[in-house]
Amino acid sequence: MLELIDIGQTYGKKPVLQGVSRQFGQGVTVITGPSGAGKSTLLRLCATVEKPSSGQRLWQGDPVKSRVKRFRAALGYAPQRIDFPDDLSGLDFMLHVAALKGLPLGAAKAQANTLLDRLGLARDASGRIATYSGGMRRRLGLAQAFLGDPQILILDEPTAELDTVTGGHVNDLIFETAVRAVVLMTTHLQDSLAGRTFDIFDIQPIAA
Ligand SMILES: Nc1ncnc2c1ncn2[C@@H]1O[C@H](COP(=O)(O)OP(=O)(O)OP(=O)(O)O)[C@@H](O)[C@H]1O
Repeated sequence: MLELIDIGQTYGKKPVLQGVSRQFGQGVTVITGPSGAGKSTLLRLCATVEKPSSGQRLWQGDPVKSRVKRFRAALGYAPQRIDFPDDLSGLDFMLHVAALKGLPLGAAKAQANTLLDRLGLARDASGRIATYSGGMRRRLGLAQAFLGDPQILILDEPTAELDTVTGGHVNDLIFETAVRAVVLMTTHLQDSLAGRTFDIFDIQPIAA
C-alpha cells in the first residue's frame, strides 16, 4: 500500500497541491481533475522524481524517503514524455532499464521481448529509437515501466496518442499488472476503461 499524508507541493510561491491524503491499495486508481489541478505533479511525487514541500509518503508503512532504494526497485514509472537515447535500439533501451532495476540478463531479455511484443514493437525492437514514430516512442516508454514485475506502477496518460486497438492492449496490460500491484494513472480517455474496475481519486486546483 502507498499512503500519502497531508502532501503539499509548492513551486516558488505557487501552491499546486495542499493537504492531499489518500491510501492507494492493489488495483488501478485513476487520478482525475481539471487541467492544471496537479495530477502529473502528484504522480511525480509518488514516483520519487520530486520531493513534496510538506507531508509524508509511506510505502508498506515505512517512509518512502528512508527506503527509497527499495521503493524504486519495486516501481515502474512512465511519465508523459521520455528523452530517449536515440542511438540505442528499443531492445537495448529496455535491457538498459532492466539492468538499472537489477534484473538478471536472461530474465531481462525474456521480459523485454515479451513486453515489446505485447506493445506491437517486436518487429522494430532492434531498430534505432531515432527511427521510431511518436506512437512507437510512447509505447516504448510504457513498456519499460512494466519491467521487473513492479509492485507499484505509475503511468501518466498511458494511452494518449495511441489508436483505440493499441490503447486497448495497453489497458489490458495495466489491468493484468494491477492484480498484484498498486497502479496509479491519469487518463483523459476514461471512456476507454468502460467495463473495467478501478477507483477514482479526484483532485481540484487550489483556490487562488
Ligand atoms: N516544475 C514546475 N515548476 C513550476 N510550476 C510547475 C511545475 N510543474 C508543474 N507546475 C505547475 O503546477 C500546476 C499543475 O501542473 P500538472 O502538470 O501537475 O497538472 P495536471 O493536472 O497534470 O494538468 P494536465 O491535465 O493539463 O496535464 C500547473 O499550474 C503547472 O504549471
